[in-house]
Amino acid sequence: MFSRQARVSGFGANRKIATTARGYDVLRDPALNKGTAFTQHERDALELNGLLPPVITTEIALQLERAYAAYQNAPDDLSKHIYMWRLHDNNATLFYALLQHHMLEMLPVVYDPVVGQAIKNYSEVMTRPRGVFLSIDDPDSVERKLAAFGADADDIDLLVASDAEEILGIGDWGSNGVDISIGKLAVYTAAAGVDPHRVIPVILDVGTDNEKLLNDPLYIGYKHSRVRGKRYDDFIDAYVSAVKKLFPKAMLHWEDFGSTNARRILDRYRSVVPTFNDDMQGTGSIVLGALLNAVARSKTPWSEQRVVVLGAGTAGVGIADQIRDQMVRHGVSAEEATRRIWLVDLPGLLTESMHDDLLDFQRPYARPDAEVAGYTRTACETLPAAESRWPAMSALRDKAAARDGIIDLATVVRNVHPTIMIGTSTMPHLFTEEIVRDMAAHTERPIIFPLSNPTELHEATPRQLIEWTDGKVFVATGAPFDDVSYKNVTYKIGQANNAALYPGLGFGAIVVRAKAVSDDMIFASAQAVAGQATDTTEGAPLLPPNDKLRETSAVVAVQVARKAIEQGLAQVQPENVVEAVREYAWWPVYSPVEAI
Ligand SMILES: O=C([O-])CC(=O)C(=O)O
Ligand SMILES: [Mg+2]
Repeated sequence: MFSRQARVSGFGANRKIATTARGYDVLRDPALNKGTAFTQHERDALELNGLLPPVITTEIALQLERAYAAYQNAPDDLSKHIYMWRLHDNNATLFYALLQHHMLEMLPVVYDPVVGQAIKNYSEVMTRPRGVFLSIDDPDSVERKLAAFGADADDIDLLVASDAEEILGIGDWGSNGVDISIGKLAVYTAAAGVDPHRVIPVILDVGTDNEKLLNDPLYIGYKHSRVRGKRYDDFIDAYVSAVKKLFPKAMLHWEDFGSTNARRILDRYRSVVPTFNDDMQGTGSIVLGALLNAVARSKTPWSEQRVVVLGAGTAGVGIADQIRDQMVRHGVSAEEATRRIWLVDLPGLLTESMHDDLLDFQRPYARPDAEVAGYTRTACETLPAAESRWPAMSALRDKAAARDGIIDLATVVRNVHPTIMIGTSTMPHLFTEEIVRDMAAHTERPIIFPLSNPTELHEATPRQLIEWTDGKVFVATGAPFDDVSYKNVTYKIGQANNAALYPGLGFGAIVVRAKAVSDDMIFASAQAVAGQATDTTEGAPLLPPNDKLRETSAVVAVQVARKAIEQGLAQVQPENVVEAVREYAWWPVYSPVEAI
């Protein structure tokens, strides 16, 4: 976002900035600042002489070299993360140029997994506030606070909002979660070319149930337990209404909401505004993209796949829904497709006897009790309250613990013989050697995706899965993992992180000003991303590598935009969609700055 003293015109190579700011006001605006790259003419006009060292480096390459050296000097990942965001505070163009040049190395530092550490240590990390902080204790101010951002109706393409109840797999982090909205937006820019000056990160602070934060004098958020029910819904409503009024062209992205709210919010607004939930739909779609390739390579048709999903929350059920829809596309009835998916969470296999305690979106997958009557039940302990990431699921587990135990993952795998196993449990090591070997004994090419984030939460590592299945597994992960060498094959691990999908999905929708983000647009994004990883040699990744994110996202954006046009959802209908996507994309290059 530019200060109110600047005006931007044109796109790409024709982009120009005009400003009434002079001297330090220019250098202090990260959207305007070019450091030593200001030309002599600009220095004269903007009154910068004397405020910059005399050397003029119109080539960004030298600045990149300097910045990269400083990055490398930072002693650890969190320091590198902080360095990057300080750079962003100083010169946003250089920040994005550096990120783009070192995407594979820096994406995990700017975004997942290190963003998780930053959120946990927010009081150390916070440099200057970015984005808009909305709080439920002051609901009447929502519109005023969004307006304070200083943008006009046409200035904003996209808002990413989080209420931070389920940040990655690390739970409730209250207002510290603003960094996830910021990080997701940085990926939109680096991966797809969304203009970073046309977006707003938002934190919807509805309180937190994180005791540590509530007791921390340095916590920056609203010190109150999470507000739920009507007050919560009214607050979300106030947010959506204010965005519609102030920024009528903007798309709304929802990130890291709790399972009880995520789906309700999406269902409520999907036909009213262009919007999607990244953890349900973005994750569901990138996983489907990887599965399209894995299933094709496994040679077992979709109609014969049996799927176990560990973790029945927003992401897990979002993935299950997309797998069900894919089976239906392959001629399986919706009912039968649903029967081919088993959900396992803290109370073990979800069964119909749990009906009243399940969330509405979990219920269709609950297994009939007659079907599981012969399954062994395993004694389990009541969870310590501190581990209760999800009270409803924990309560069900406690009930089972008090009775005859749970039907655990090992038992499900032993009885069901899954061909696909997905982990969104947020608990590490749950795909044990015993379970994986048992699965591999009954299917030629097991497909196993441990997806829990950040890295340390993965249900198993790719190396373990490859060793335990003697190289037969098709694997994709949530966080980045190094290649694995095993018996003369190098396995490249596709990262089924929504970062490979949502930037293109959102950008495609923005370019054609889609009125809504339809299921077909989302499926088009999964197909597009799968189509970018067509190498079928042994060990080839199921998804395109992250150093190709910009190309992949462009293809995704084009396919999503085309689908929106085809479905009559596009409010702008460019004749040449490829050209339109290319033209609207922002690149980190300096634009001329004119003094007015
Ligand atoms: O941000 C990521 O890396 C993936 C994601 O949405 C999550 O784990 O919630
Ligand atoms: Mg997320």
